Amino acid sequence: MPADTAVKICGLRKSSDIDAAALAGARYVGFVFFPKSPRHLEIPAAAALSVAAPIGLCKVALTVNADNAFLDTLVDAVPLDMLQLHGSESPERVSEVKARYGLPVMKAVGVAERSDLAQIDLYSGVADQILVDTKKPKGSDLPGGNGLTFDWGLLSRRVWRCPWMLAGGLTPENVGTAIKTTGARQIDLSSGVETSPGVKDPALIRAFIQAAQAA
Ligand SMILES: O=C(O)c1ccccc1NCC(=O)[C@H](O)[C@H](O)COP(=O)(O)O
Repeated sequence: MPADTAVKICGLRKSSDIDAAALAGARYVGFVFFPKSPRHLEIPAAAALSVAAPIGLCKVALTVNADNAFLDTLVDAVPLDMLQLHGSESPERVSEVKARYGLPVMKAVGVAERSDLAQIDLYSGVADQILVDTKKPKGSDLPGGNGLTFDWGLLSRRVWRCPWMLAGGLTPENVGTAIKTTGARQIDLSSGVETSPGVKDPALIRAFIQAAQAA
């Protein structure tokens, strides 16, 4: 991985895990606000984590089809650097959120097959960046964080019109191939550094970032 490639560790719930991520070289940390998720945080807990996070780390709040009332409360209470919209928010809604909160917005796009790539173009130029993730599988309660990969070959030789991150089932074992296949310079993951759903492992975080740097 080139030195300027960024890693986002998502779904952090403990201050010690945030410190481990920062020490290992993560550029972003993600807080999940989705009650069905094992990584869900209440706003006061996220505020405490965010205030204690090392300076320079980009703190990302992940929401799913959140309304303005929730986002108003969230942005007032938690020091944040970016919003991640991980539901079916329209391009108009992405623009509205950007304008209302004055924070960069990352829009997640789920990919399972080639036809899904049109969604990337739809949000390019509207969102500040795109998170290209595995599409929510049928039967899952979670729009993300399922630990499943998609066909990375769909992204090879793609011409990008805005910054983007690759996500979906990345692990210390497969991240090198993922980077080589897609050319990703930003990487996001959650399950691949967990010992059980929602429980991050500092050793796995270090192993992941080392593996990515060796790619
Ligand atoms: O992680 C969750 O529990 C989650 C819940 C609801 C919406 C999105 C969620 N995660 C989004 C992320 O940014 C994950 O890091 C991304 O989907 C990759 O997850 P994984 O495949 O587990 O590495």
